[in-house]
Amino acid sequence: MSLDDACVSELHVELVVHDEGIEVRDLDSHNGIYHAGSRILRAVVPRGASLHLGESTICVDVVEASSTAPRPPRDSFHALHGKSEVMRELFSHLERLAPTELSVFIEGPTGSGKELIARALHDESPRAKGEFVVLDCAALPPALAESVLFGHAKGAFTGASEARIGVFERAHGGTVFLDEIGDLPLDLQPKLLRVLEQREVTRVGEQQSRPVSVRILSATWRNLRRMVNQGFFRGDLYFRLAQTCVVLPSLAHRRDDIELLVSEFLRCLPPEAACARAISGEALDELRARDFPGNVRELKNVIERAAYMCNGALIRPQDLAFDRLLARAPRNDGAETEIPDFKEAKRTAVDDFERSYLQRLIAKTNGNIAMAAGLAAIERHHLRSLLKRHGLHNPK
Ligand SMILES: Nc1ncnc2c1ncn2[C@@H]1O[C@H](COP(=O)(O)OP(=O)(O)OP(=O)(O)O)[C@@H](O)[C@H]1O
Repeated sequence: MSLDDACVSELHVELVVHDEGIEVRDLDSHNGIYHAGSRILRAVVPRGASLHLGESTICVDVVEASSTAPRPPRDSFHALHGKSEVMRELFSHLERLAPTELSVFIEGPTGSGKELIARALHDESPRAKGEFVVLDCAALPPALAESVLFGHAKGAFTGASEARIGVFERAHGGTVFLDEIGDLPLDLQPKLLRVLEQREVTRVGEQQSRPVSVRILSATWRNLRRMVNQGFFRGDLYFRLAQTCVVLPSLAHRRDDIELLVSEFLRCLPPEAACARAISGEALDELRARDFPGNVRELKNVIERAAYMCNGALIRPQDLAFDRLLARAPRNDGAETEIPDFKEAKRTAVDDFERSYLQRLIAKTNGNIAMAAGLAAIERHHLRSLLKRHGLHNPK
């Protein structure tokens, strides 16, 4: 606290709170401290006491620590928004978790915000100045997986013309987010466990290990506990990764978030873009009735598409049906039909085709990606990214 009083020294008094009252210490001030008519150098005064310093009088008291008062619920945590009870609880949980070093395992269906949580935990942690490195374990090329994780020495294998660091060394001082951890090959699991326990990595082709300081966050849409029971995932690694768990429900289980999410998505559209900035109550009702298998990602796509494609500044229910426009029977009642922009209409038709093809493919193969990729004659990683784009990569 500073006083605008020429008779008060630069560092005049020190106050320390005790159970019995407030201890007042004179810091060798020029004009001294007076209480109840007497000069004091060091004394304990009761709460609410008046002190005279120079020409000023101050009242010293203790404000109860605000941490004891319940905090108002928050509707956001970094880029995450939500006002449903479950999300508000999650946000205050994340607030407590962020500054710790605990490994956090994030469970939730596709598009529900797992990566956003990981990024927010990193940004709110003391490691925020370090790197946030994302590793998609489902996209690891089998032959190079170990080198991607731990790095390799020059000449460690054919094609290793240069030494390379892996994700752990890259994230030294920061955070590694292991996405789709359920897809980590079994043979790599003990090696990962060793890194997490010993906090050091050994590059492929080297003997000596290097210390690394990283916080580990991981996520999957799979049921990892079931995978542990079935022997597809090591129990010891699971417990090391899941020092604490965060569970994200699907959007269908937190419909109270939809309105807030929609207004956030509209608010974040580029300011110079000519598009809708608001949504009608009826359109919102229609959204609240939908299932959204692709969760928040799907809602975001729907809103962005409707905002750009609708005529006017307000999204109405008919604008949400745009993706079904081409599939409708042609109207013959003479009413004027709107002709969408050719490129956009073509993209929508391709989207519709892809989605229905993938749905049939996944139903036919019972969600088996390898079999589905074989049947469709496309690469597995391509199929995975198509499924992800359509919010279908969690078919069970
Ligand atoms: N609570 C939220 N608030 C705002 N945007 C969100 C929220 N949850 C998700 N999103 C948005 O939805 C999209 C998908 O989020 P994210 O990538 O974090 O999901 P995910 O669960 O990691 O998906 P996947 O399992 O498919 O990798 C992103 O565009 C993200 O910004």
